[in-house]
Amino acid sequence: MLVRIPPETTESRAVQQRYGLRQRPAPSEMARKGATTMEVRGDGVAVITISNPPVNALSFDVLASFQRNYQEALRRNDVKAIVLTGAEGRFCGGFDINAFGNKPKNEKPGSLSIDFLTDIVEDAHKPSVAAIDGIALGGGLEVAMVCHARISTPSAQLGLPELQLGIIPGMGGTQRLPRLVGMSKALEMMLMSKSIKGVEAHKLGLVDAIVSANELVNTACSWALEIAEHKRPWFKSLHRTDKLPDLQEAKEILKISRVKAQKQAANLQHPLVCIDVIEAGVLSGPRAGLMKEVVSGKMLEQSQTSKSLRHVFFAQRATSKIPEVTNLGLTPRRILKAAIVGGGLMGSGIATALVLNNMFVILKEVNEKFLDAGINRVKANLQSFVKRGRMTKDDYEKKLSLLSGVLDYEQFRDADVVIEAVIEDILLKQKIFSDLERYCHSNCIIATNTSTIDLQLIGQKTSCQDRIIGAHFFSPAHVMPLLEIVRTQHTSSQVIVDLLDLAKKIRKTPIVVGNCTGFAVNRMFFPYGQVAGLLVDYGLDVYRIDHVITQFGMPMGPFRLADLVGFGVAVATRKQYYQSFPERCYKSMLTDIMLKDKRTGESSGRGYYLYDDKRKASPDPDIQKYVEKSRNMAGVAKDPKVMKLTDSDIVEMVFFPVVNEACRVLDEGIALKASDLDVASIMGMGFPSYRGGVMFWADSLGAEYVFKRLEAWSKDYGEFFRPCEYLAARARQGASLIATADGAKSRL
Ligand SMILES: C[C@H](O)CC(=O)SCCNC(=O)CCNC(=O)[C@H](O)C(C)(C)COP(=O)(O)OP(=O)(O)OC[C@H]1O[C@@H](n2cnc3c(N)ncnc32)[C@H](O)[C@@H]1OP(=O)(O)O
Repeated sequence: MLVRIPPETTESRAVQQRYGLRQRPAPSEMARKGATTMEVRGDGVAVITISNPPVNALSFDVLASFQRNYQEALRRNDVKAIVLTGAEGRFCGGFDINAFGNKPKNEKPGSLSIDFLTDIVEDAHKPSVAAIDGIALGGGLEVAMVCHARISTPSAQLGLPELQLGIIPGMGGTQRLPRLVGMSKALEMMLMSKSIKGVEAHKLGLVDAIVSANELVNTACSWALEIAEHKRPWFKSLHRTDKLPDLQEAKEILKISRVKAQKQAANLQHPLVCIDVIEAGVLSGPRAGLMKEVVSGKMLEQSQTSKSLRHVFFAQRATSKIPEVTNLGLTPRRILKAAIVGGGLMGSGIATALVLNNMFVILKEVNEKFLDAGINRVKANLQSFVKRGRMTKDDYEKKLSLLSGVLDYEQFRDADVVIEAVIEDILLKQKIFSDLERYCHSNCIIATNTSTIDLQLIGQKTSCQDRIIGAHFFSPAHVMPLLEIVRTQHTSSQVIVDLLDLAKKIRKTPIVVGNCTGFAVNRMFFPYGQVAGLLVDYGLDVYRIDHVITQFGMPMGPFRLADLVGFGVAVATRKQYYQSFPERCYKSMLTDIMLKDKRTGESSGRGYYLYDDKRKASPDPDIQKYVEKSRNMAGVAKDPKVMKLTDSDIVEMVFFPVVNEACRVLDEGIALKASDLDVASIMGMGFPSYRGGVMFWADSLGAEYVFKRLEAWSKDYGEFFRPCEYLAARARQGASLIATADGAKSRL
């Protein structure tokens, strides 16, 4: 596969600035801010405070200033001990993620981790204590572990989440954490990027004492002085061995971890590298481990996986920044009570998501039978958390008590938001919206969970269009992390801000999009299913396609997904797409043929796969007869070129049409920025996050390459593949897909 990584151009940056999309300065500027301050107290403790809002990240400036302060504290005769803390109740969120790739080129490997932190701070003749409140993540915890003791607040969050960014813990994290909490726990925390609270950290020995935020710095100062006076042990984490297992056991733990890591993410190298680095420290000593950590860390930082995951980190945070909306200074209104119309799969899932996050919910259905079914679905959803040990029985009862079922709109009068989640029937939705306008108060937000229908049509018979908005959840709504917020040109900024806040409260990542058939996520999804049908008609095997797409990193292939969603839903939504975009559809008859034979997908036990009573899927040799019929109906023959496609060709043929549609969505102004579509593809479609999302991934291959391939396929297999003008323009200019073209329309 051709891999070219076009850097973000000055031009693309300028264009984004003009559209108000770039709210963060360039990475190199970001990495140069913040500082530490030092105050020497009367008792002889130098308190060094990291100050770099909002999370006190370790930028180059912070690190340089930290080193200066530290050297000064060691030099000064009036300083007996040192306390390290963070400003504004946050210890440190780790190394500045903007600074990766901008590190000074001629920096000696290990100068920070070994020469300074290990040889100067940890080996110093004056003790240091970390005073931890809020967060000690990544580099934050690593610096704290270099100190000779750690005092924390009970709720502080401690962890080494670097693997989430495609790198491994640096600054000695891979060596010190196993020595402080034991190898199994350290591996769990690192490989799962799992943080722990202060209380647990205390039990594990990662922190030495728990105190309230008010007492934190004073306690840390006393502790540091007591170490200096030898009233408390002067531990150097790197040299502790009491928590390490013997060599044989250590090898066994590492072996099991390798198997698990490979099973969880076969395409990822960095978890295995992390295990290798930990192993090096156990087999050859911590110093060798530190050196391997430096070398491996440098290599991983350059990897495409890390670049992709770092992009996703910022892209996720950028989705809730909407120019001319979130910068207007509007305060989100309190949403305490929500009402849901329709207790089907979506309605009950949404109700579950809301009560899980402590909101009062009224669920409305048309009769007792449907209402009972809806409430039972919510109960089953909540019970699944209890079964998995993620909720106590008490909590279950508490959450359930927030839900009440109704058959009319009486109790809607004091609802702050209503979410309509009935079947996709325009007339029914119009009637419901008229009723809602009558019953709800004049500030109530009126949202619809439609996945395809134009919002203007739904609200046509009301005079409250400024309060109408789409809240498109993905099934199962209490599990899927994405919320597509659809706005029309009438939706008020206040209502958008309210919904963004609601998304945050129920722990969903929002993307704000414009109004059209399928909005952003389903628009990208349509070509995914269609191209699979096309490839099968032209001779590719159903199960090979699914296998290749799963290997690429999708949770399942397009056919297994169609089975899961159910053919009925697929056919209904497809119709909307055919109507709106007839010029670029490939109409495979495969699903319709199978539907006629009562194969409807997983729910009926028979779809593209056969399902046993445990819902385990196995291929069905009979599928061939449906494929042949579909091929005949399409009037196409097996194509030798298609049958010879390599795995990487198949991946490109399946995903380039998705990229093409994403470009249209961006060009039409349905999505605000390419990175929103990256987040949407990851959270709504399951596109592998370590590839950065569809647009980032396509950019890594180059717009010109994507364009040329689509153009060649469109000659052989028709309009479905024709590259759109946005993509063509990017290819001509040699620009990246993330740069919004001049004159882009906006529906936002
Ligand atoms: C050498 C080392 O081994 C390498 C490292 O340390 S790599 C870094 C390891 N640290 C991490 O992975 C932590 C990443 N951050 C987080 O998980 C979360 O931001 C947090 C738990 C610290 C705070 O969460 P929350 O309060 O919800 O705020 P959140 O919106 O995520 O972040 C606030 C802002 O800080 C920024 N930020 C957070 N952590 C950052 C970091 N480590 N570097 C740079 N910026 C960071 C975010 O981008 C965001 O910026 P924005 O306001 O411009 O969008």
